[in-house]
Amino acid sequence: MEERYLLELRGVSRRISSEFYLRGINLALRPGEVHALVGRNASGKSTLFSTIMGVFTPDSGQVLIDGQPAEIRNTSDAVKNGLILVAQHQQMFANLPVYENLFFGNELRMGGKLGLVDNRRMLHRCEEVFRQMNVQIDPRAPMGNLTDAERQLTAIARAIVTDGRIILLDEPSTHLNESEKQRLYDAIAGLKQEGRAFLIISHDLNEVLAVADTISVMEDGEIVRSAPAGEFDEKALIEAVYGIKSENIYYRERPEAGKEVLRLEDFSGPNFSGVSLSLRAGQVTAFMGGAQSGKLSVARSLAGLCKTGGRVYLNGGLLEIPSPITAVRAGIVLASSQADEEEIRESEIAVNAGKRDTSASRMAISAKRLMASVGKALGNYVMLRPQQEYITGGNRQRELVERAMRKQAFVYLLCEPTAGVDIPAKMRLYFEMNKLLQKGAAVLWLTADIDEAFGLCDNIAVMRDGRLALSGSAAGLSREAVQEAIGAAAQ
Ligand SMILES: Nc1ncnc2c1ncn2[C@@H]1O[C@H](COP(=O)(O)OP(=O)(O)OP(=O)(O)O)[C@@H](O)[C@H]1O
Repeated sequence: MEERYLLELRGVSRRISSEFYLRGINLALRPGEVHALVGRNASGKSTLFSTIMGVFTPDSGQVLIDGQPAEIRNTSDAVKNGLILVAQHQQMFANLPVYENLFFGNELRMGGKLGLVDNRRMLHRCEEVFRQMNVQIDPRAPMGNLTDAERQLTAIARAIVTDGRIILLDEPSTHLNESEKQRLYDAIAGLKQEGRAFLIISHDLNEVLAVADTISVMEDGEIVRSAPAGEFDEKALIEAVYGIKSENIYYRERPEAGKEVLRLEDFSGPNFSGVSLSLRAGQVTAFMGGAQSGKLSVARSLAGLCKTGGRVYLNGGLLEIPSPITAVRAGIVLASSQADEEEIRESEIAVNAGKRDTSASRMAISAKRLMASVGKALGNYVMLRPQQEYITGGNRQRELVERAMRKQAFVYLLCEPTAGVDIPAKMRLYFEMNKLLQKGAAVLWLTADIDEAFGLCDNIAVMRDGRLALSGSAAGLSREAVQEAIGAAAQ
């Protein structure tokens, strides 16, 4: 009997630019299967997703849905065929309740298409889908109150209410900690049982091994190897994808710790208090914690982006950080998000232009950020248009961190530097970071990756519920202790 595939690509090719082509892609997805796409940055994973979703139509080859040739010329054709893309950092409306976000653009109505929005039915359906996924999220809560993991689960629930049978997940667990990832994997496992299938792009090879039934390796627009996940272990996968021996990934020189560069005493700010921590020259500290643990707030506060209390000493001297410009001038650099980067740059420009860094100018910046995020959220619902200037997901993150690392500073606060970044690019970032340490800088490295924390970092500090829950040298801490401290944060 012929095997039944939900989705099949036969020899799909597409010219994306003068330099990049998708070439002869063959891929088949069965009901209940999870198929992972792995490969270096810019190997073509996202373009393959865009091609499946009808953003790029194939120049040659065939796409079949349920064994029948399908014409998918745009995203609404894709949705009609049961295909749904859950993008990385899916934008949602923070002020709207979860259930309204779930149905945004596809509202259930009383009567025909033009009838009144049926909130009760939407609420009911939302509860039903969450139950089915075995997740406990309050459908009436404002979206903005959700953790990253809950947002990701809601994005998947949105795919289900839109009747997605083939769900494409782009880096689904970036920024999630171990227990949050587990919730996501459990939800995927439940949905597999119902016969839904997943295509997943991930740079996290442990994740790929945990969830995938089949793994395809992409290289320069082609699938160069496709095999059942059981044929790989982590080492083999790293070698197959990157041609790198896995034991070399975290190699770095480890000089003696130098003098104390940064000292926090009873440091407090939005969502955190009583944080006392010391960073030494030549050392990198992994800064970990679940969603809402306060770790990002600590870093942003040190960069002058929030109001703070307590004491900060830089190279032995007491430091007030009322604004981003004071942090920059003192030698504290932050790499977190493009919005933060812009706010810091605007603070510098305002001061350089002779304006005082007043709260009014900061409010103007906040209003601009708000408009930008509304624009982005709206943009996402008409999304998936090919962009003029295209930078791949992983490269954008890496460039942000690299820009920060090129600045002269005593302290570097680097948030999730390697999220969505492939292993060779990670190794380059580790190499650049090591150069900063050799120059005597201290680095706070925010990460959700426990292998990276233990492999790369000298010290590990964990935030929980706005407090420092654990801190010590990586050599003196156990994985279990760190995981337990983080896990408690995710409760
Ligand atoms: N709209 C576009 N216009 C021009 N070039 C594009 C476009 N979209 C993608 N590309 C190019 O196609 C190549 C593959 O990019 P793609 O985003 O698919 O890689 P990826 O494997 O998903 O990377 P990453 O892991 O960094 O997210 C890159 O060289 C990229 O610059």
